[in-house]
Amino acid sequence: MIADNRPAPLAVTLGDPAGIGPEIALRAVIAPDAPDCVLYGPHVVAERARALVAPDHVLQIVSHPEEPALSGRHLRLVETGAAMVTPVPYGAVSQDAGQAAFGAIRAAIDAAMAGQVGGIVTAPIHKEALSAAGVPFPGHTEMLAHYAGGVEVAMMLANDVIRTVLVTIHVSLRDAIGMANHDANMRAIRLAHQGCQAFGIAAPRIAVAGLNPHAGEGGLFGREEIEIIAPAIAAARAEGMDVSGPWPGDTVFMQARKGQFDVVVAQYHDQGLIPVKYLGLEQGVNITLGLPFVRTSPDHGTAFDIAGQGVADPASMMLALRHAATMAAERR
Ligand SMILES: NC(=O)C1=CN([C@@H]2O[C@H](COP(=O)(O)OP(=O)(O)OC[C@H]3O[C@@H](n4cnc5c(N)ncnc54)[C@H](O)[C@@H]3O)[C@@H](O)[C@H]2O)C=CC1
Ligand SMILES: NCC(=O)COP(=O)(O)O
Repeated sequence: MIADNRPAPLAVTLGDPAGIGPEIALRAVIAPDAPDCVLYGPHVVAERARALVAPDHVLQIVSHPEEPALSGRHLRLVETGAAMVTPVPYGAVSQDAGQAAFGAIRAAIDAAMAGQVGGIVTAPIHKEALSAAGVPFPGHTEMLAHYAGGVEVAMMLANDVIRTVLVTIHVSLRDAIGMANHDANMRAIRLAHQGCQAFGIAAPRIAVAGLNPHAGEGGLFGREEIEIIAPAIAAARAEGMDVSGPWPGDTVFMQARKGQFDVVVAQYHDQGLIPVKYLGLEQGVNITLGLPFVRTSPDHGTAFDIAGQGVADPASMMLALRHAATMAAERR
């Protein structure tokens, strides 16, 4: 809550300026049913997006996210990239774009930690641009965990049909195999449990996917299921959670889709994200579990191939706003 009893607005970061982030962010915040939002990013980038997708609106630079909008046509913006005097070109990786994306996220995290915003909704960033800017995190999730005080987090992707929580995130497949250890499985299972409870599922049915084909086929195709994943499942059950598996990764999402499970814990990025994205990018939302504040994001990336054309679908960004507003209201 802020001074006059309004709920704190959501901080909406513009993402990589060379991608579709700024345009979908503006389209989402001007939608009639959008919650109260404040944009975070470089003014020149927001202005280019405004001209493209919201020509009837006006940007209002605010020094504080709690400053009210001057009218329904005003879009509040916290300037976080004054060093950018002209917007970077669309569709190209650049250090400047990575720096601008990072500056907006950093400022939004500070505002969330200070309770000035009710949560953060992030438009997509390009991970190569972030790296070119020397930012030592592969994505938002790792960055958020660090600046929120080194808390344990997990990535959840959700649509109306399935939810998945990842054991490992932005690492090579080779590294993921080693990193999907007992502790990482326990963290993902516990956060999946808490995350589903936050959605109102009192006793979530958690399925844990195996790592190997057919969940190892009794050890014929790998022993991770026997030596790592099954013991983690047993430990989680001993903590009172309704956890089963390891289930074969190629069929567990089909069972979840039929309603047998509330969430699937996936061992690596593509195992979990392909099924969600395959059902349609416009239906999915990315939620960071474990943070002291709400953070959501669309389930897609920067889409450099269509950036600046005004054709990007804002549906997932709009869902991310709605989820964030609901989750923030539940935390108040
Ligand atoms: N939350 C985030 O910040 C995310 C960032 N990324 C990053 O985005 C960059 C590009 O990733 P890609 O693998 O190319 O995936 P992408 O999601 O950017 O694009 C994949 C395909 O989907 C289309 N697409 C994506 N969003 C769309 C939308 N809203 N409307 C219409 N079409 C859309 C694109 O045009 C492209 O053909 C990478 O650096 C990746 O790491 C990817 C996912 C999430
Ligand atoms: N594939 C999901 C993704 O890349 C989003 O990651 P993050 O930036 O939300 O950590």
